[in-house]
Amino acid sequence: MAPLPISSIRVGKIEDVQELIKSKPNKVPERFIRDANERGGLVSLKTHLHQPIPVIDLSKLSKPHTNDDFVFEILKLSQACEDWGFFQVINHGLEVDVVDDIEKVAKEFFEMPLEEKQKYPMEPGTVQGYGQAFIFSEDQKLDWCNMFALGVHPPSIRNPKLWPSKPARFSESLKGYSKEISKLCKRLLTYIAISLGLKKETFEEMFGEAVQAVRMNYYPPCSSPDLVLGLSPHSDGSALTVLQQSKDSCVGLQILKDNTWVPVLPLPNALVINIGDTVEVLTNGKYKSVEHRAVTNRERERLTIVTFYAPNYEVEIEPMGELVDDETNPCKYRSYNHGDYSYHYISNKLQGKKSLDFAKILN
Ligand SMILES: COC(=O)C(/C=C/C1=C(C)CCCC1(C)C)=C/O[C@H]1C=C(C)C(=O)O1
Ligand SMILES: O=C(O)CCC(=O)C(=O)O
Ligand SMILES: [Fe+2]
Repeated sequence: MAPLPISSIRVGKIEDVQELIKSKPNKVPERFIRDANERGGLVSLKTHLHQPIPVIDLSKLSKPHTNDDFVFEILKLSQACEDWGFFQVINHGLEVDVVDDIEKVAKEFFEMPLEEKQKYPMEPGTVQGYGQAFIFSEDQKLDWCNMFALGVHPPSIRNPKLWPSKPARFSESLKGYSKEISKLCKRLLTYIAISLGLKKETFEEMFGEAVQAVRMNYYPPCSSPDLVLGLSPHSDGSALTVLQQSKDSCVGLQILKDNTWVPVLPLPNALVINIGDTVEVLTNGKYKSVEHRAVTNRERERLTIVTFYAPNYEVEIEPMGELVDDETNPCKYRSYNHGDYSYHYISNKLQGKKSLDFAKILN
């Protein structure tokens, strides 16, 4: 994936939100204030309470494929991917230490002085390092969030200058965590293949050496949460995304369902999984890459650790033959190279599901 021509991008001053609240705790600068149509929106706690986002118990999927628990959980997974594009997984098998440790080092990273974090700057037009990604103009609104993102796998996508020397355990912890998340993604993709009636190795064989990137999002409290967004609405360009919320995290993630923003209530020891654009294309739209965003809280900070898992940049993506039928379910997306899609994705601001227009076949 070629780098963007960054010299022409003027983004203006991007204030660091953690520093902002230290110096002026009650002030929200103009650049963070969203237009009325972008703010809050309809939030339906009622929808959530009556029909919460599905919870998949992975221990049931370790049982023999003929077991009723396995069959029922696969059906639940299939419904979740079709109707929500999101689900939470419990009993996922990740070691508690691995999960706790990444949260600890991520917290320590964001707590470091600004000068230390700025040793790893996210340059305009890039998505790795500390700062705000997807900002392309001086008048673009900013998210109430500090981010630190790194390409992790394959090692060729790493920028070693951006891997921090402090906290001392950061790199080791991130590598250990990413290995475990990679195993989880491979496992989830086998279940997703089974749920689609495909051979279980389908995605692993297709993806080759998968691309894996991590983004740590730190949302400080905001005195006017109704005026800002923690993270702009978007869908993920990945195949799968795994989101870990810090322990006793407040609600922050919202997903767009039937034109209503539905909050995702954090469950202890669960991970939130969402279908990315790549699986939407591969399944010809059967499994949905759903638009989501993050909101902030007046009193509480929030930290999330997000892994994007995607095919190798060399891989050609197109709807799988098994999910296309010329008569009843015509092909909705053209074929493209995933590296080209990644380039397209990071060259545009986050704007709902707009990135996928890249591949849509318009009638
Ligand atoms: C909101 O999305 C992202 O920040 C993001 C960025 C991912 C990346 C890095 C941090 C470094 C390596 C490149 C890569 C683009 C993967 C989302 O990732 C999605 C978007 C695409 C495309 C993808 O494959 O994952
Ligand atoms: O922090 C969250 O709740 C959402 C993060 C997210 O959607 C992302 O990083 O792509
Ligand atoms: Fe996301």
